[in-house]
Amino acid sequence: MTVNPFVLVDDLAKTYGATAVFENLYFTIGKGEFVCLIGHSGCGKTTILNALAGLEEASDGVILVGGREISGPSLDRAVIFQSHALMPWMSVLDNVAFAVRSRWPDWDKAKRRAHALKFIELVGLGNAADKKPAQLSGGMKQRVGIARALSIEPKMLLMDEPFSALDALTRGTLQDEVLRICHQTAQTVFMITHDVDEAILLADKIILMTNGPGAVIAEIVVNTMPRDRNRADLHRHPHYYRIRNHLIEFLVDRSKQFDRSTFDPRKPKFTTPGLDTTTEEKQP
Ligand SMILES: Nc1ncnc2c1ncn2[C@@H]1O[C@H](COP(=O)(O)OP(=O)(O)OP(=O)(O)O)[C@@H](O)[C@H]1O
Repeated sequence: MTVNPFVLVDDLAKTYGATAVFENLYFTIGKGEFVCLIGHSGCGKTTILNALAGLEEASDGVILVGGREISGPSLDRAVIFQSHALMPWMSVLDNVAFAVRSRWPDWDKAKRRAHALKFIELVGLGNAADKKPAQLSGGMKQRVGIARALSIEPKMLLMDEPFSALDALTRGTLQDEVLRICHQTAQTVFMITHDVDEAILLADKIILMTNGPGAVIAEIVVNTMPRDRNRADLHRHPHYYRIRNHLIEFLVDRSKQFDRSTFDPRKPKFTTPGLDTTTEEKQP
């Protein structure tokens, strides 16, 4: 567990009637840490993200962010969804400036727009600031969503499969940008993904959920790849295939056949498959 974690999830559970979607979740996120959550469909990933965002109440447990219990949505926690939810009648600049106004209502228009433009440029959309969402590609819209989320300078960024609707090329470019921006700004991030390569590229820690109902955290994989990663030569690092194989084996086998007899949810099992040289021979 992280010492003095920024986010502390303690015994979180969600039930519908008699059925627990997930239960006994304990995990932490340190300040500036990038955490990915992986698990099969229906194990409750979006529900967990919504609980962290304050958009949904858990049935049990508490979530502390910065030492305070979450009691609803907050501008301190920005969410980026799969779909962009931009206001179609507003330009890129106005969409972002609108969010800036909600954060700093006292700022005058010029200050709001200058601040918004800084983040639009950060995601490489400086030339499209005056365009309307209908004039943008899917990747560009998602960039606006990222600029909007970052522009309010949240203490934490929550992302629910933000790149899953994009083509592979655009997804790769945006992953690189998110990696660069999050490192530059030491952003604390919680992200759901189905893509193991995306998780290895971006995450410091990867939380693995077993299948629902009654999903639990099976283990937390520590990403031992150096932090200055880049997509092009990720696979050349000796830890890469060890981590990748470990994650895929989990999704294929271990997520279904999880042994709860020795399982202590209060002490999540941390693993470092990147350092495990016995998996070497499994490299393709
Ligand atoms: N209102 C509801 N009543 C009953 N069950 C619900 C309700 N809302 C969600 N669920 C169930 O909760 C479970 C978790 O849903 P959630 O969307 O969090 O899963 P997920 O892991 O994010 O799935 P996916 O990867 O498909 O997005 C699902 O099995 C879903 O059927």
